[in-house]
Amino acid sequence: MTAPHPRSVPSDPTPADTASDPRLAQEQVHLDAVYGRLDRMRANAKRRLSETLRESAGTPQALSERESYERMYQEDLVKIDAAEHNLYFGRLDMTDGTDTDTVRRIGRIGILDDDEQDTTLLLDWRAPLARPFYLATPASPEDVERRRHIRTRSRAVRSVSDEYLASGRIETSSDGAELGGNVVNEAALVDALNAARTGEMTDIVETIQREQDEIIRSTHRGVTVVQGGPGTGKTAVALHRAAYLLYTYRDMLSRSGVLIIGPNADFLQYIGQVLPSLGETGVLLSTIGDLFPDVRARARDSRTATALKGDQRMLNVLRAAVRAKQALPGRGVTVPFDGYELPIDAEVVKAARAHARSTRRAHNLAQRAFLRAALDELAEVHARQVGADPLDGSQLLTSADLEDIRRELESDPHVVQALGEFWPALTPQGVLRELYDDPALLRKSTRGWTDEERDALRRDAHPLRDGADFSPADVPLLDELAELIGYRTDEAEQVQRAQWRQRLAEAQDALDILTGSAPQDLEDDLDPEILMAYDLIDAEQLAERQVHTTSRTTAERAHDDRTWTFGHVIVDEAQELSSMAWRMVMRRIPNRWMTVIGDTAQTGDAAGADSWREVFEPYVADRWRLHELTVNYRTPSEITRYANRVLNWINPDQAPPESLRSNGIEPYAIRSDDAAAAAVALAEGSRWPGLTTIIASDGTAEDVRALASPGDRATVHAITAAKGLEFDNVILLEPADLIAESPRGYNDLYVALTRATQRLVVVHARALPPDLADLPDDLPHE
Ligand SMILES: Nc1ncnc2c1ncn2[C@@H]1O[C@H](COP(=O)(O)OP(=O)(O)OP(=O)(O)O)[C@@H](O)[C@H]1O
Repeated sequence: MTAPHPRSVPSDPTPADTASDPRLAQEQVHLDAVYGRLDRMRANAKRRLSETLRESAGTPQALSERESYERMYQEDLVKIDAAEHNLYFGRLDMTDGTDTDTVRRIGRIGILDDDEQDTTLLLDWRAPLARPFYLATPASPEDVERRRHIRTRSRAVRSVSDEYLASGRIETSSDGAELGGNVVNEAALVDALNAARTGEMTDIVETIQREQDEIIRSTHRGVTVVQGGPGTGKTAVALHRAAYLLYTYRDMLSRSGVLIIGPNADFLQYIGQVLPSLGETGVLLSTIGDLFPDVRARARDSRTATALKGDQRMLNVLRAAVRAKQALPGRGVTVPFDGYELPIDAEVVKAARAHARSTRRAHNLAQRAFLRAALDELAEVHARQVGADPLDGSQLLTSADLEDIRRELESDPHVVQALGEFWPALTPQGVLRELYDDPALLRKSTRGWTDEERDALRRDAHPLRDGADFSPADVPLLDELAELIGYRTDEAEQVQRAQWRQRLAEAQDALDILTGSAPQDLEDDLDPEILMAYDLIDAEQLAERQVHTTSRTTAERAHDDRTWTFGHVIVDEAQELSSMAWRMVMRRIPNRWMTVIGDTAQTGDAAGADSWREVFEPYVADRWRLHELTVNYRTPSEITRYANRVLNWINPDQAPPESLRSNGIEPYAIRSDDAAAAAVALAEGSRWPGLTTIIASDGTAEDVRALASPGDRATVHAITAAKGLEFDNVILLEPADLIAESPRGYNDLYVALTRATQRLVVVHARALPPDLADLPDDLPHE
C-alpha cells in the first residue's frame, strides 16, 4: 500500500539558477550567513587553542585545566570541520498557532549567530524542535506547513524541494522514481539510495525515516533491541542514536563514554567515518576481540572450538583452572628458616587456602589473606620445632615470641616465595595458555566433557597461525579470568600518567626560569631567524604535550582500562555474540543502558544467538524492549525476491523487510567448471559503475583472492568479513560452499544475497540451492 505523499515542488536540480527559482537565492543568503558564522567560529577556536598552548601552567592543577581547555578547543575544531559538508539541509515553515519560531532551519550542528540576540541560524538535527523534519507526514503534519529540503555542494545551494504537508497530494520524487511506503524527504532519499557506494558508510541525517527516528530518540533506559532484516538501516540507526545520546546527555556521556561493538575490523572501518562526520569523536569502536587491553586476538578457531569457548560451560572450566592453581604441596616440601628445615605441609596450606577462599575475594586479591594465614600457621609449626618442652611437649614460648617468629617469617623472602607457590599471582593470559597447553590441567578443569571437546580446545591439536596467540573467542574468557583473578590492566598506566605529570611540571619550571632570564633587548626586538633555547624547549614540550592530550580521549582511556564502565553501549550484529561475550559486554555496562542491533536470521557464528529473550532475560529480566525495522533501504526488490525465499527457509515466521525500491536489474547465474576463475574474470572485466566484490565462503576466499590481479578495483570478501557491509555489485561465488561449510550456512547465504545495492550475479560450478535454481542464465546485455 502506498500512503499519500505531500506534493513535492523540486527546483531545477542542475547547476543553481538563482534567477529562475527565487527559492535558491533565498536559501543561498541564509547559507552564506551560516558559513560566515562557521568561519568565525573556526577562527575563534583556533585563536583560543593557540593562546592556550602558549600559556604556562605552574601547578599540576593549572596544567590539568589547560589540558582540558586544549581538548575542548580541539574538539570544537573537529566539530566545525565535520559540519562543513552539507551543513544546512532542511527547513520547516510551521503553521500559525505554534508558540515557537515559524521558520526553523536544520543542519548538522546547531549554530547561534554572534549578534546581540544570539539568533538561531541553525538547529541541530538532534534538537527537539528539529524533530518534525523527520516525523511530519500528511496524515500527521505536526504543525508543519511546508518542509523544504535543501541540497548544497561546496557552499552553494544546488536545489531545493518543498513538500506541502497540509495539501496531502501525492508526491513523485525529483527523478520520477516511485517509492513505496510512507517515506519522508523522498527525493533526497532516492538520491541517497541510488548513490554509488564508496566503501565507507555515510550519515543519513537528511533522510532519517520515522520508524528509525523513533529508535534514535528512544528514551528507554534499559536495553533497546533493534531487530530488522538486512538493509533496514540498523547500523545507521545505531550510529545516529549514539550521536543523539551524546548530544542529549553530553555531560554524563562525555565522561563515561559510549562503546560501539562491531563484528570485525573491516566493518568498523566501514562505519568509522559516520560519527566524526556528525561531529562526535568520543566514541570507542571495538570488536569483541579487541576489548581486552594489550591482547590482539588474531588467531582463528575451528567452529567447534568457537562454539565451546562461547558456551557458559566455560565458566566452570575457568573457575576450576584458577582453583587448580591454588595447589597443595606434595610430601616433604620444606623451606630453610633460622637454621631449620621448616616443613610446609598440606595441612598448613589447606588451612590458609580455606581462609583465603572464605574472603570471597578474587584470586590475586586474596593472596595477602592466604599469605597472612599461612605465615600464622608456619609460625606455629616453627614454634613447635623450637619451643616445645622436650619432656611434655608443652609450648615454652610466649605469645610475644610467637609474634616475633611471625614477623621474621614474613620478612624472609625465601619463606614468602615458597608459600607463594601455592597461591601464585596469576595473569589471565597465563592461565588460559596453560589450560590449552597442559593436558592434565585441561582434564582436571573440564569434568564431564568428552575427549573430542577437550581436543578441540588443545593448542597442539590446532596449531596457531602466524604466531597469533589468542582468538576473538578467547577474549571473553580472558576477561572472565581477569574477574576471577582480580587482574587490573590500568595500574601500570596510572603510574605512567603520574610520572608524566611530574616530568611535565619539572619541564615547565625549567622553561619559566629560562623565559624569565631571556635578555630584555632580545625580547623587544626578536630576530625570527635566531632560535632561542626556550623556543626549542617550548616547541618540544608543546609537541609532547600535544601527543599526550590528543592521545587521551575518554574513548582511549576506556580502551586501556578493562574495568572501565561506559555510560552507554551499542552492540551491532549482536546476533553473533556468544554467551561468554555477553557476560563481558555486560561488565562494561552495569547500568544496562544499551542499544542492541541485530538480526537472528543472519547469525553466522557457531556460538551466536537465536532468540533475544534468551540473551537478555538473565541480565535485565523484562527491562528490554524490542523495536522492529521493516523497510529494506539497500537491496532492490529484484534481489530480495531470492533472498526472501532463503529467509523463509531459515525462519518461516520472520516477515521479510519490504524493499523500498526496484532498479530493473535482474540477478542472474553463470555456470562454469572453474567458478572461481569465472567470478574473478567477471569482476575484472565488468564495466559496472560503483564498488564490485566477490563474496566467497570463508574456506575459499583466500584462494580466490590469489587469482585476482593486484590493484584491481574488484575485491574479494569472505562471508564472515562481509557482514554488515554493502557494495553496488556483488558476485556470489558457489553458494553450495557457504551451505556446506557451516551449520548456519543458510544464514550465511542470506547475508551474501543481501549485500548488493544494485546488482547480483551468482557464479557456480556445483548445483544451486533450490531457492536460487530458477535464476536466469547469463544475461546477454551484461
Ligand atoms: N533513512 C535513510 N536514508 C538514507 N539511507 C538510508 C536510510 N536508512 C538506511 N539507509 C541506507 O541503507 C543502507 C543499509 O543500512 P544499514 O547498513 O544501516 O542496514 P543494516 O540493517 O545494518 O543492514 P545489515 O543487517 O545487512 O547489516 C545503508 O547504505 C544506509 O545508509
